[in-house]
Amino acid sequence: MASHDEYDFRTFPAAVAEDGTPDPASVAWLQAETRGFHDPRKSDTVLARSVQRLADDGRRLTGVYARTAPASALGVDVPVATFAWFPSTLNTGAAEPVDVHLVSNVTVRPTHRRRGLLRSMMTADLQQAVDDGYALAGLTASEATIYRRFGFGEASWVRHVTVTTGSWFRMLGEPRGRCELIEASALRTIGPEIFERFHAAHPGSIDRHAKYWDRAAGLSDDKGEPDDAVHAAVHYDESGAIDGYVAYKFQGWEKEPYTLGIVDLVAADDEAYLGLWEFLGAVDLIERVEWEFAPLDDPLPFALTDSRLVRTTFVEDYLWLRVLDVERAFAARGYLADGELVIDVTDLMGFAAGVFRLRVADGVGSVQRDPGAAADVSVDAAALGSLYLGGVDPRVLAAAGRLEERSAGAVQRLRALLAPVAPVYGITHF
Ligand SMILES: CC(=O)SCCNC(=O)CCNC(=O)[C@H](O)C(C)(C)COP(=O)(O)OP(=O)(O)OC[C@H]1O[C@@H](n2cnc3c(N)ncnc32)[C@H](O)[C@@H]1OP(=O)(O)O
Repeated sequence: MASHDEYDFRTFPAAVAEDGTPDPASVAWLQAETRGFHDPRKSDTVLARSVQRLADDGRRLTGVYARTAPASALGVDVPVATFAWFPSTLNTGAAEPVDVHLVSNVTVRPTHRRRGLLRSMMTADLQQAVDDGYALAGLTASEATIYRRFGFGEASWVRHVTVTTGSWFRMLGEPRGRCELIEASALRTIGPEIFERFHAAHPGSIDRHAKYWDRAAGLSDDKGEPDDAVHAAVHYDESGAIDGYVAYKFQGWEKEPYTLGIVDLVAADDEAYLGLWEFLGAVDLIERVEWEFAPLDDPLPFALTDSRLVRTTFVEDYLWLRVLDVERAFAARGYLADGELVIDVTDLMGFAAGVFRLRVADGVGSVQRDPGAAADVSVDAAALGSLYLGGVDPRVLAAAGRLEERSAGAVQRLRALLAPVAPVYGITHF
């Protein structure tokens, strides 16, 4: 790693003054982050709104500042690297969601890349997460090649789907309840309550942060501008209570087949999910619906007379997890089966390294360090992150050479022990 004498590392909270003026350091940081992801420059209004959202999330921003800058180059007040973390919760299949340290907004300026700036920021940040008492860290990744070296493993996936609708679209049964159109702006108040029920039902779900409700409500698109094209419908259960919503956009008469793109779909339960699809399948003039956040274990094809109407165009890794404290993380997880197993974890960063005995009795997990024990399986920290939620079959990791079976039958036993209490699925990108 190159020397970092030429840089200052500063961490500070995203902040907005009482009169609504965004903190200049937060603005400069956000401009650098925007450039890092090749996005267009933001207007002053959008910058102010975006900093407000970072502050609402409680994001702590790290900027790396070059001590000198040559004439005409970006000034020393604009960071050459950005990094943020914020607190959230993760459904682990236990009765209560678990606190998780989320990493986001990671960029390094092309002229300062591959000097170890990301490594320095990540090392300091994960140590801080441990010091703050987090057992788990998570992120969503721009590239699958970056984060395994820091002990993060792919833990859940989503599917990009296209669904043929119109006269072809028929369900085998009739979902209960009904749908109605609403003004999309109402989702700002309706959305969070429905999401809370989704979050409680799905292992792998990350709680949602500030930007989501503005986006579903059409108040702010990816660039932070109002989006008048967003429309919305809700699903009512048989008692008349709202238990799901979909926000969607027509993609224009130029695109054939005529298509609705789902901006956000959140269902509190399976009836609401199928009810919303029944609505989407019957929108006149529309022949196709596209969605980039469908579950891997999707009931929709099984609910249709023609399951082939649902086509998967891409399977995308969604949540990457990093176990920081093996004992606490695995004690805070939900289990379906009792059993016992010894896991040897190697971790170049040290946080999760050791030999651990995992015991599940009456559905409750407990973990102790057991350095003298013979391990049943061995994994590295990234593979442990992949195994944690139960969304990855240990047999698949073993076949890939990422998990070593040290005692006969241990992989099957691990599979039974870590089976998730429900399909692993999340719909929060961050
Ligand atoms: C959670 C998120 O925010 S995901 C978004 C990540 N950001 C982006 O994709 C924006 C564009 N990319 C970038 O800004 C930068 O290239 C970054 C942030 C990915 C990497 O920053 P750098 O400072 O160059 O990384 P750094 O020099 O610390 O490299 C650390 C290690 O990661 C490796 N690495 C860094 N970037 C990549 C990459 N894109 N693909 C594969 N390996 C990578 C390095 O080779 C190095 O490996 P080693 O230490 O094991 O030998």
